[in-house]
Amino acid sequence: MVDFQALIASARVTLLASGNQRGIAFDAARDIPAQTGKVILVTGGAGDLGRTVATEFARHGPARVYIADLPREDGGASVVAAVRAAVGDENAPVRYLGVDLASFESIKTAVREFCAAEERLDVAVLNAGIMRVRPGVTEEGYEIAFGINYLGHALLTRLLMPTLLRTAELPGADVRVVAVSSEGHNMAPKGGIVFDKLKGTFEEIKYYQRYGQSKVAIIGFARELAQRHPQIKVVAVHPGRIITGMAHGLQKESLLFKVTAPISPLFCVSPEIGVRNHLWAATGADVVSGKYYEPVGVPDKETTVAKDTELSKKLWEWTEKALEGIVLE
Ligand SMILES: NC(=O)c1ccc[n+]([C@@H]2O[C@H](COP(=O)([O-])OP(=O)(O)OC[C@H]3O[C@@H](n4cnc5c(N)ncnc54)[C@H](O)[C@@H]3O)[C@@H](O)[C@H]2O)c1
Repeated sequence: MVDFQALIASARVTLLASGNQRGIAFDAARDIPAQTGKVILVTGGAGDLGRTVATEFARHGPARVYIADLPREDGGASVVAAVRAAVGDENAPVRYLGVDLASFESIKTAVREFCAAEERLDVAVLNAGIMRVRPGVTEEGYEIAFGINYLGHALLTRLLMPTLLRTAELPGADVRVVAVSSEGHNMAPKGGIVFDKLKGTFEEIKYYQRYGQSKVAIIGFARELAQRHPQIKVVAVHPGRIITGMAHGLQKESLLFKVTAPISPLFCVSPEIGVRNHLWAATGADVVSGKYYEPVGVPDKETTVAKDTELSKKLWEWTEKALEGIVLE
């Protein structure tokens, strides 16, 4: 029997993944200012977009770029080597930081490791994400997409906040937090965030709705964080539509995706173009804190649910309670 709902969902995800964002003027080589002395951290930095962001930053002379992604057997050496090769400098200042955003303990361990090595953090790109995954929960029992895409990032940011704020006091500082959302936030369930279902698998809704919920949350988080910390810039972005690890996962399972895969490169952009939003938000002069940008440079394109300040306030309060008492001892 044909599952029409799943078919329509696949079609929608395929379309989302096959649009384009041509015309974005930001050119990484030309427009990223020198990052001399800066420390940059990119979550999901081993993935297609995160690795490209790390590479572009590493080309602009920072003190260090941290690739924060799932712990690996080789300690991330192969990812670091790949970024250095792409930069064309075998000594490019790139490090791997193993972190599982689905585990509070892992996040604490990673932040301890980071803080033991670094005095400052200039840019945090909250880019890690999952989309088409089977229903599941994080170590603490939160719905897996919400837990990784949003809550893990909220805890990571909270634990890094003293370092970000200290950095903001340094002469010439320009501290940024870039929260990677998605136009897919409009696939969230009614109301945007279903607070009484954030624990547990929430399998009564589809994977794309759970993904949408997590991306509504990250937009609201950016707005609330920006209001509380005017000394740093916090923005949410949609990167555009790019065939990446996420899309490959779909290709394996979806008939529709298999059929459209051969032509989707005609409509998608490369990771190099896809990360322009990330890089512009992280370094551009005309970025307004608290906004969601889709596409680059055009704020306020979010849907009604993402603009909902009551919802983001409620999310902030919920998050404060969920993360209460979690400190770096
Ligand atoms: N590709 C697109 O078209 C598109 C569109 C809109 C938004 N995005 C967003 O862009 C971001 C980057 O995605 P991508 O397209 O590069 O996909 P990707 O799958 O290539 O990269 C995602 C990365 O996140 C990491 N990750 C997953 N679970 C993790 C965990 N528990 N802890 C730490 N890291 C974890 C993965 O290991 C991977 O390296 C995501 O937030 C995604 O939602 C992508």
